[in-house]
Amino acid sequence: MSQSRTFRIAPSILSADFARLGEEVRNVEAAGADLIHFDVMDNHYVPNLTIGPMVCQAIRPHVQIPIDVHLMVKPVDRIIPDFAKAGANYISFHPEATEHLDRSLQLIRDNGCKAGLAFNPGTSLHYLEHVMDKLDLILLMSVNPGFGGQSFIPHTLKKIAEVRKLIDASGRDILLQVDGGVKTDNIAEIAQAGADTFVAGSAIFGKPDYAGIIAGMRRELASVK
Ligand SMILES: O=C(CO)[C@@H](O)[C@H](O)COP(=O)(O)O
Ligand SMILES: [Fe+2]
Repeated sequence: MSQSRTFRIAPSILSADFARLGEEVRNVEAAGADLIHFDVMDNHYVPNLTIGPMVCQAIRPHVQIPIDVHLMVKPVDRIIPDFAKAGANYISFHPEATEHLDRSLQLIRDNGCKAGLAFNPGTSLHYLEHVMDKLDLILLMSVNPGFGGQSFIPHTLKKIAEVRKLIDASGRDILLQVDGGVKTDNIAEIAQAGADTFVAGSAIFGKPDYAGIIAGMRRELASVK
């Protein structure tokens, strides 16, 4: 495993206090977050309903760091330009949610954003086969999508290692993001398997000391070879 990997921490605002969202994202940036993870759910692709481009646009002026939009919606194409206009930097979607994988990835890039593909715990990695050259991020879900606060599914570690090999073989600069059940006490193991970008919602938001938690995660990551 490369020792020069840059680790990124992406707090998921799904667990933030929505009544104080501007303050929450400012606080988490000040606490050392690298990305704001923005979970979009449509009550169709997943059984929950959250936030859309208007909320992305509303928080954009509150932070300097990139906004990483995780689309859990079906279909995806119509909403991609709206998020790009709203200030998203990364946009990821699930392959099952589009009829035309390559077209949707290209649409994200044509709208000036970095493109990501998101895999549920039970989704095959075969979708990667012909699109690696259009990817900036691969998101591996370590819980089934729809809710924060679930437990990390251990089988994901094997999948992370497989994707790490594919990314290294591609020679491309693709982030390997893990999303779901990431905590201070398992982040090192997840990094050891090959992840470099860590989404954490309930481990950070709602806790009294965001900076302390992010610093604790970075201490754990510092031990990873
Ligand atoms: O996309 C999702 C859930 O579908 C995630 O981004 C969760 O919001 C992560 O929450 P925790 O598991 O860290 O509480
Ligand atoms: Fe997410």
